Amino acid sequence: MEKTIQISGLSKSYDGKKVIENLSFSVAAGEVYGLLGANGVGKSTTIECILGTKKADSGTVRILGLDPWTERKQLFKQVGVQFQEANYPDKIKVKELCEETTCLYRYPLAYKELLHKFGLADKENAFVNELSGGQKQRLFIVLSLIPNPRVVFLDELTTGLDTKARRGVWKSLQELKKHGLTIFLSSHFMDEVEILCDRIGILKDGGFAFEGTVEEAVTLSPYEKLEDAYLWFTGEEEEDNE
Ligand SMILES: Nc1ncnc2c1ncn2[C@@H]1O[C@H](COP(=O)(O)OP(=O)(O)OP(=O)(O)O)[C@@H](O)[C@H]1O
Repeated sequence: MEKTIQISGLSKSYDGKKVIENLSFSVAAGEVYGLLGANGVGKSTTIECILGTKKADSGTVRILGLDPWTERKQLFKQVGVQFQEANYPDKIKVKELCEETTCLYRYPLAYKELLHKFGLADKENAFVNELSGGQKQRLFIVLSLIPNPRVVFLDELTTGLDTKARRGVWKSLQELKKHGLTIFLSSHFMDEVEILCDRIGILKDGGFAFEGTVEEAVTLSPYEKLEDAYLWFTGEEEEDNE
């Protein structure tokens, strides 16, 4: 199967302290891959090193066969990224930000349709900085999808969203997946992971404590639920039992 994302030997330290070490994995076309792990384990760092917004100490990254450092312009026409806090002008409306983003791409998706899909149809004329946290989060997902990307990176996909909004986001992403979108996400929510992810990687101490399908994670653990299996792989359930 065609590999959309290929990572080999990725390492990153901050001030001499290793965060990720010699990480290798790949994501196939049309797959949803979930990067999991405790706070501060290095999920965002890994995503940023993959995207080239942070420089890895070593390793190679290919997205759609392209190097995010040297072939950035060509690559980012086909890649969507959900930013946690995007940089946008102070007094800009939702529709203006969507229009500005649309102008940057050759084959953009209709932003009005995306706003509707993500429950923001009535916010077109609202100022971005007046949106609630959850509405902003959904707007950032919309912005990441406007390029009509082949692959999208979603860091902490539904953090801050209410129950209905989370379900809406899952449904929309499942539809996009059916149309072949490759999705790389990080999440702290195991219900979300079970619903969306074909494969997961659980980070611990700079490497993978587990990589494979959700079913494999559960089977390899002494537990029946993904959340318990996850805590077992990260070693966090032992602390709770002490
Ligand atoms: N620019 C930086 N300089 C120094 N240390 C950093 C920097 N960015 C992140 N770190 C440290 O690297 C580690 C990994 O951070 P990272 O944000 O990648 O974790 P994460 O898994 O995404 O966490 P969370 O689940 O809380 O979002 C943390 O210990 C963090 O303090």
